[in-house]
Amino acid sequence: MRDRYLMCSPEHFEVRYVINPWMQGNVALSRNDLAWRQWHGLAEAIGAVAEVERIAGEPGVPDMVFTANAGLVLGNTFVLSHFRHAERQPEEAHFEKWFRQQGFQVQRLAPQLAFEGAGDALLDRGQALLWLGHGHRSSAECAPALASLLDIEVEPLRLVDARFYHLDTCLCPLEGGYLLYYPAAFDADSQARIVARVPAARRIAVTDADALEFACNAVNSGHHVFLNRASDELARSLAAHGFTLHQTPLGEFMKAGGSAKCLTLKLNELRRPAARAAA
Ligand SMILES: NC(=O)NCCC[C@H](N)C(=O)O
Repeated sequence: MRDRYLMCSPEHFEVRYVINPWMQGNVALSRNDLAWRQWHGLAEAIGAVAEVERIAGEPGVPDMVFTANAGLVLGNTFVLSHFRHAERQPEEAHFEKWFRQQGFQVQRLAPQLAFEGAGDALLDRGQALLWLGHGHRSSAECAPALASLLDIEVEPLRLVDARFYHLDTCLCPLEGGYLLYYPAAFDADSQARIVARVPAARRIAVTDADALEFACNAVNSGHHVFLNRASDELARSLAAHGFTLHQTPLGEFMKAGGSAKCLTLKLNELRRPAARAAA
C-alpha cells in the first residue's frame, strides 16, 4: 500500500513574525515564487512513491504550509493540535474542518495543554511507541494525556536547544526501527532513554552540520528518505542501512524553521502490534 501524505500549498506562505530562531532576521525575506518551486519539487519527489493530498493555504496563517503541526494521526483518529503561539492558533479550525470532512474522528487534548501534533509526536517505526518532544512547544503533560487517549506507550523527550524546537527537527523514526537523530538537541536523561530504547545498530546520529541543514526533518516512505540536504557521510550511512536518499532543496521554508517533514503529514499512520512478552 502506498503511503498518503497531506501537504498545504504555499499561496499564503511568508515569514511574517518570529516564533523560532530560524525566523529571526528573515521577516519578509522569503520568495514566494521560489517557495512554490521548492514545494512542487518535494511534492513531486514524494508523489513518485506515495499519494500526496493537498489542502489549500488560507490567508492570515502563513505557517499553515507546515501540515506536520496540524495534529497527530493514528488509524482513524486525529488529535487536533492546540498551538502554543497565538499566531498559529487560527490554523486549528482549518485543519479540524478538513479532517472532519475526510471522516476522521477528531479529538482534542485538555485546552490548557499546548500540543503541536506530528511536529512533536512521532510514532516509532519499529515498536509500538510514541515519542513526544516537549520543552519548547508541546506541554510535557501531553505525554500522559496521549498515552491514555490513544492507549499507547509514550516516551517523553526534553528538547534543550531553541533551534530544534520541535521533535521532528532533530529526530526521525525510520522503517525497520532505525532512528535518525541529533543527540545534542536533547537533555542527558532523554539521550540516555533513546539509547536504552534503540539498539546502537539502529541509531543514526547526525553531526551539527547535518542537523543545521535539517537532515533529521526527513520524510520516510518505505525505503525512501526525502530531505533538504545531507552530507556525503550521512548519505553513505543511509545507503548502508538500505535507504534510498532523495535530496530536494527547501531553503525558503527553512527561513520559517521548517523543511521536508514539517511540510507533510502522514495520513495512514497505523498502530503497531505491541511486542509480545517473553515466555
Ligand atoms: N518543525 C515543524 O514541524 N514545523 C515547522 C514550523 C515552523 C513555524 N514557523 C513554527 O515556528 O511553528
